[in-house]
Amino acid sequence: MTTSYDAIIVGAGQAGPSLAVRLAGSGMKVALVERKLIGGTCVNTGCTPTKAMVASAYAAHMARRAGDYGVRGVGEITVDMNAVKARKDAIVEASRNGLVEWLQGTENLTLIEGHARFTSSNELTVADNRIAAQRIFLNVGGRATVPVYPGTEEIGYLTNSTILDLDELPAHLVIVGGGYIGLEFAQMFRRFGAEVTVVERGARLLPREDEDVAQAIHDMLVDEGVAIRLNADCISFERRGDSKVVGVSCTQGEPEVVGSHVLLAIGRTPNTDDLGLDAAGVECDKRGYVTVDDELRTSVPGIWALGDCNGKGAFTHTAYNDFEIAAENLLDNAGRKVSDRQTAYALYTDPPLGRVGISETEARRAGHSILVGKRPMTRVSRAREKGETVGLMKIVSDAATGKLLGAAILGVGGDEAVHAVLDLIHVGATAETLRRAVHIHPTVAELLPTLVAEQKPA
Ligand SMILES: Cc1cc2nc3c(=O)[nH]c(=O)nc-3n(C[C@H](O)[C@H](O)[C@H](O)COP(=O)(O)OP(=O)(O)OC[C@H]3O[C@@H](n4cnc5c(N)ncnc54)[C@H](O)[C@@H]3O)c2cc1C
Ligand SMILES: NC(=O)c1ccc[n+]([C@@H]2O[C@H](COP(=O)([O-])OP(=O)(O)OC[C@H]3O[C@@H](n4cnc5c(N)ncnc54)[C@H](O)[C@@H]3O)[C@@H](O)[C@H]2O)c1
Repeated sequence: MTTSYDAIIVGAGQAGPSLAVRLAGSGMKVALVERKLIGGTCVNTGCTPTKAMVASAYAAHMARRAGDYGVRGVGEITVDMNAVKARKDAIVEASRNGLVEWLQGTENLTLIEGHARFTSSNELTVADNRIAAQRIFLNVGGRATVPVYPGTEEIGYLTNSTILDLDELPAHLVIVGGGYIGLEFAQMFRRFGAEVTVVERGARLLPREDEDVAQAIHDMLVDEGVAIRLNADCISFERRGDSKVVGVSCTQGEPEVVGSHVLLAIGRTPNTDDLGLDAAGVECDKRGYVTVDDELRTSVPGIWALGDCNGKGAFTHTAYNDFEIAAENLLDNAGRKVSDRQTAYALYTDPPLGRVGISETEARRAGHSILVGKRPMTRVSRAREKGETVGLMKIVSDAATGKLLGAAILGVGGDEAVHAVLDLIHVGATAETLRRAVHIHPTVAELLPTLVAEQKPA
């Protein structure tokens, strides 16, 4: 027997739950299918646990630096991984439970546990149940990419999910991949007390960032004792006694990196390979991302794809924005589009990197003649007062139109301060508008008007 709904949502990640509640609130009979944990990656194995652990690592770091602030009596700092894990687990559990309660308390909404698979363009199976709807929303997210290199399965690798279960400190954590996931874990585990080596195939970290920004992050990690191997393409794994060996193809340095644990952080794979998309006729690109238009409609009328699985964003805020676009266009005929979204994200190292709009390199590549304002955090009084002067801040604007194009704030509070520029870019404002704003002293954001006043052709 098939149960019919007005709408089915597959995946309770960062778009699904809000969409389910909104549609149910409009009077639709809604099914939300989740095969694992409500809240998806962000709540269970992504943002929430990692930022909780980043906070523990920050506390350890600042405790070690207590003397710099005149605080005495702090002995040797060690980190109790059991306690770090317990704190992180409690935060994750509270978030997930809050979500579950919200969903369970929503009228017209049925939560279905299990893996959903299409049998046709309007029908899915979940275990032995058949469910059907004229509107189906995919919010299936992604998972850590696991390579097929020799030895991968033998070494007992970690991913962003399984590393969260560790309740003991790795002696030497080798991280394959120097992207967002790799770098957040690298600094965090170094601060917990582990030896850490990052193996990155690229010539530098974070190729999407400007070279000065990526270099500053590189230097900051090296200063804290993280070893970074660049131009080192991981090609194999081997278990040797208690050690794990990462074989690298490189022209400089050792062809092997030996550690006690290996974390794979080489990117994400969308969860679209086991969804029966062929049976529905839904098209994907060659990397498995569901193809969608500017309003998140797939190639099949009545099926939408939201969040990481559509390849248009890779963040919680972009997944949530996808919910708004889909819901408001369907219910309010709002005409919202993905292309109206500004690029914005943060890398949660300490200090964090807050990024909005386009980088200096991207602006130049796009043919803009640009003005750039830049200063090291050593020249930001709030950073000096806090004793946290690592990093730099930079604003890029278009010399011809005066419009703000982008900003990077690698510095204390950079993830928050960058929103001042994000909101102005969102409304198409000029650097002059920002220059005339009066910001609060002493803050990091206070320097943003000064930065644009100091902009020079670059
Ligand atoms: C370590 C890490 C740290 C991160 N930190 C940040 C951060 O600080 N800030 C940020 O913005 N982003 C961060 N991200 C990215 C963020 O987690 C994702 O962009 C976000 O979770 C995407 O949400 P989503 O709804 O698209 O998918 P997901 O959150 O992945 O949810 C998809 C859900 O669908 C379910 N599902 C999949 N297939 C099926 C099926 N066939 N049937 C039923 N259910 C199914 C899955 O079980 C999952 O629960 C991080 C990611 C990682 C891995
Ligand atoms: N702060 C945040 O918002 C945050 C934090 C973590 C993750 N995320 C999301 O998760 C996504 C995935 O993150 P990620 O770090 O896994 O992927 P990524 O694509 O950002 O980085 C992967 C890195 O691995 C390297 N690499 C790939 N294969 C390799 C090999 N064989 N040997 C050595 N290096 C190799 C790549 O050159 C690249 O630098 C990000 O795009 C981001 O959207 C966001």
